[in-house]
This record gives sequence, structure tokens and C-alpha cells, in this order.
Amino acid sequence: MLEIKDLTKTYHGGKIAVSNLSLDVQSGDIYGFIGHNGAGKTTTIKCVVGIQEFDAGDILIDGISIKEDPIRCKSMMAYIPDNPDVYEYLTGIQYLNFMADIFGLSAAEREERIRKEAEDFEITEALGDLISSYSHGMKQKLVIIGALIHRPKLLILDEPFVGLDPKATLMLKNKMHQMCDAGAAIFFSTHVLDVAEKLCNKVAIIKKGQLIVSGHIDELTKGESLESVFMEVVSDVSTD
Ligand SMILES: Nc1ncnc2c1ncn2[C@@H]1O[C@H](COP(=O)(O)OP(=O)(O)OP(=O)(O)O)[C@@H](O)[C@H]1O
Repeated sequence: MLEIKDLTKTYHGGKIAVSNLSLDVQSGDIYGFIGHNGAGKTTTIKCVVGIQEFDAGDILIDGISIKEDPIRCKSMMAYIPDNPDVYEYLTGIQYLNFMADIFGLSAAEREERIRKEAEDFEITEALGDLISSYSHGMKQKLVIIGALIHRPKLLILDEPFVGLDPKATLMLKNKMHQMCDAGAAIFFSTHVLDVAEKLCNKVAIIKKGQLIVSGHIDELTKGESLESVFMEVVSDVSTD
């Protein structure tokens, strides 16, 4: 569903943020992307979702290159950034209808899905209010609902659980499982290794822009905790 092939991204000034990174996320995967601050997670994610250009390599969404057909790729996926920057001058319901318009949802589809997702995330009462009046967590919930309503085949999330209350966290985890059971694929970055360990079937560890290990979590951990495996591999491997 998502193939990253030899991705390299250099920022202005010569900083190599990601170097020759390759990985494969298949339908049904909940794939965790872990690494220290500044390791290159957000850079990789921004390249995947087509909001950042890259220097070398390719990114395929269901076999289609994001460079060659970005609109088709974006129609299949949803992106939840680490910072819920949404249009503050819209109301919640206007924002969700805007998202539904972009993805061409019918009136019946959007009505049913918005009602259900808003109820699940307990934000129904606030949908008529301006987004500028929302708390950080409420904005995050709105962005999640906006991402889920077109039923993406690929969901990309950057640090999705930061700022969500425990109930919303559980709801998002349940939604992630339901999506994968229905054949979608999920790729998300996190610093929270306990979450990755419990939620993911696969993980990739990145250090200084280079992929150190990736694969099935059971095969990587072999009975150890993900935390100890992470600490071992990031301290063992020299990327200098
Ligand atoms: N716009 C930019 N211009 C120059 N360098 C950048 C830019 N954005 C990120 N970088 C650098 O690229 C490297 C990777 O950053 P990135 O944000 O991808 O890391 P990250 O793994 O997401 O970190 P964090 O966990 O702290 O969010 C860092 O060294 C960072 O300083």
C-alpha cells in the first residue's frame, strides 16, 4: 500500500534529514515509525503525504508515484499532522463539510459519517462553534474526524496520541484496528514505545535519517521489550 524506495531528503543549507530510506507498509499493517528527536520521522512523513519534495528515491501509494500523480495518491490517503492547524474562522461542521467536499462524499455519506464520528469522539455539541474556540485536543479530534470520513486506504499520522485524552486515545486506537481489519494500512510516528509495542504489528527505527531496523515487532523484540531493543539498536549502530 505504501512503498518508500531509497528516499533521500536534504534541506537548504545541506542538512541531510533522510538518507536512502526504504520500507514497505502493506494492507492490514499498523506500522510504527520510531526514533529520537530530529531523527527524520516528520521529514519522511511529509514526503510521503506529498507536502514536501525530496531529492532522490520514490514513494508509491498503491503502486502510484506521489511525484507522478499526487492528486490520485492523496485521494487514497489521509494525513493527521502533529499540530492540528485548522481554519480557525470556520466552524467544526463547516470544516468537516469542506473535507467531505474535497473527497466528493455524497450528502447521505457525509451526514451519516460525521454524525457517527462526532459522537464517537464526543464533539457533536461543539460542531457549530468556531474552531478558534476549540481546545488543542478538540482541534485534534476534529482533524481526526476530517481524515477518517473519506475512509482512506492509507492513514498517515505524526505523533497522533500527544494531546488526546485517554478516552479519545482509546477511540483512535480502536478506529485504527477497525480500519486495518477492513484492509487499510496505517503508518505513524511515535516516541511512546509502549504504544508502539501494543498497537503495531510492524515497526521501523530511524536514527539520524537512516533506517536501522524494520519488520515484524515479534521478530525484532524476540520476547524483550521494544524499549530495550530500541535503546540497544540506537546506541549500537554508528550512523556517523
Ligand atoms: N525546514 C527545515 N530546514 C532545515 N532543517 C530541517 C527542517 N526541518 C527539519 N530539519 C532537520 O532535519 C532533521 C530531521 O527533522 P525531523 O523533523 O524530520 O525529525 P523528527 O524525527 O520528526 O523529530 P521530532 O521527533 O523531534 O519531531 C533534524 O536535524 C532537523 O533539524
